[in-house]
Amino acid sequence: MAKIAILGYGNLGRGVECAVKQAPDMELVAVFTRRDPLTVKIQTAGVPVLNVSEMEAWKDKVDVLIICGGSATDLPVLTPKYASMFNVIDSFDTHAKIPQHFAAVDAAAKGANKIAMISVGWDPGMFSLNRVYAQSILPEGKDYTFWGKGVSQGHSDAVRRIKGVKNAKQYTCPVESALEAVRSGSMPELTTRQKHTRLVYVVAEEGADKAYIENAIKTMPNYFDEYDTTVNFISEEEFNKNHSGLAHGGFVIRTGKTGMNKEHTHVIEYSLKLDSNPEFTTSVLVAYARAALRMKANGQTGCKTVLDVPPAYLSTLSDEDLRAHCL
Ligand SMILES: NC(=O)C1=CN([C@@H]2O[C@H](COP(=O)(O)OP(=O)(O)OC[C@H]3O[C@@H](n4cnc5c(N)ncnc54)[C@H](OP(=O)(O)O)[C@@H]3O)[C@@H](O)[C@H]2O)C=CC1
Ligand SMILES: N[C@@H](C[C@H]1CC(C(=O)O)=NO1)C(=O)O
Repeated sequence: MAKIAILGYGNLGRGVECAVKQAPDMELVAVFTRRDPLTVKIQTAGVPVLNVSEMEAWKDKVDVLIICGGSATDLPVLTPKYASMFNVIDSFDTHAKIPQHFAAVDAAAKGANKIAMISVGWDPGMFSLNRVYAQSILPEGKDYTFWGKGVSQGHSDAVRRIKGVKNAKQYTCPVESALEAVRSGSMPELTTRQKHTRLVYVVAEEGADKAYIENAIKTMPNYFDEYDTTVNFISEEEFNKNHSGLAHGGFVIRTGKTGMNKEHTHVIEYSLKLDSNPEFTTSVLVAYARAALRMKANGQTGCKTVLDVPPAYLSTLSDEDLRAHCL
């Protein structure tokens, strides 16, 4: 059984508990938190909850550490740090900063003869794979990524980090006219702003500067500054009543042409409809944790992404069964 540990107990941390429980070849051995462990209640009996100060003592007792912090401020620090002690995997999703995150994690993992995997989930992750498949198969074409309407955990986490924010949820909303244009096959040119709007619900701390919070959201680079964003301040009661869900989804669609005169048009579409963004994301993380261990057993170290992973490594099935049942 592969020994899995969680670092960071939020939505993703809770999701990893569920996903490991569903994995016949894995067991959860520890949950690490930066908080006081006595304040962190997990769902799995018999698994220790420990402060990060105790992690060094566990580095030879864990096969893969799944790092569940936020991308805005946690993962840039946590993943390189712990890649020097453990085989690690994270869901880092600040797309513009993935190259620099990869470089930092790669240096740490290689220095410690460990394997690391970053940006694992659905976007980046499954959507990344499908963009590469579609672009490679239909080189003459155009692809589009749409999300929602649903809760972006990355954007919600980024808002929660703003001074004066007690809680927040961000809904990503696709622009219907853009969707219609894409589905018509007309391959429209669309700016970031023309494809999605963003809707944020914030519970502010008592006495917080709401104008400061709204401006900090709307001008936030890599998250909101390229979008038309609406910010609503609501009570904690209304937030808990109307905004406790974490559903999301989206699709990658590519239209491309083939034939000597480009006479034929093809459409590739990969679609996700998610009741729980974190539970789906952590199901991806756990499958890729399995692959990371196989790649490490084959002598691979350093940082990888989903683009580097043979699909068969994700599965619990043997190569023979995969050939017999999945080809
Ligand atoms: N690639 C992809 O497709 C996806 C990526 N993601 C990424 O996952 C990241 C994490 O998302 P999510 O799990 O929703 O973030 P959360 O805000 O739920 O958790 C982030 C961290 O905050 C700390 N935390 C959680 N709850 C509390 C609390 N009540 N009080 C104080 N600290 C708390 C935890 O660390 P600690 O226990 O150490 O305090 C936790 O690891 C996102 O930022 C996003 O970038 C998410 C979905 C998809
Ligand atoms: N990384 C995203 C997963 C998808 C959702 C999304 C968005 O709504 O902007 N972008 O990518 C998340 O944190 O939920």
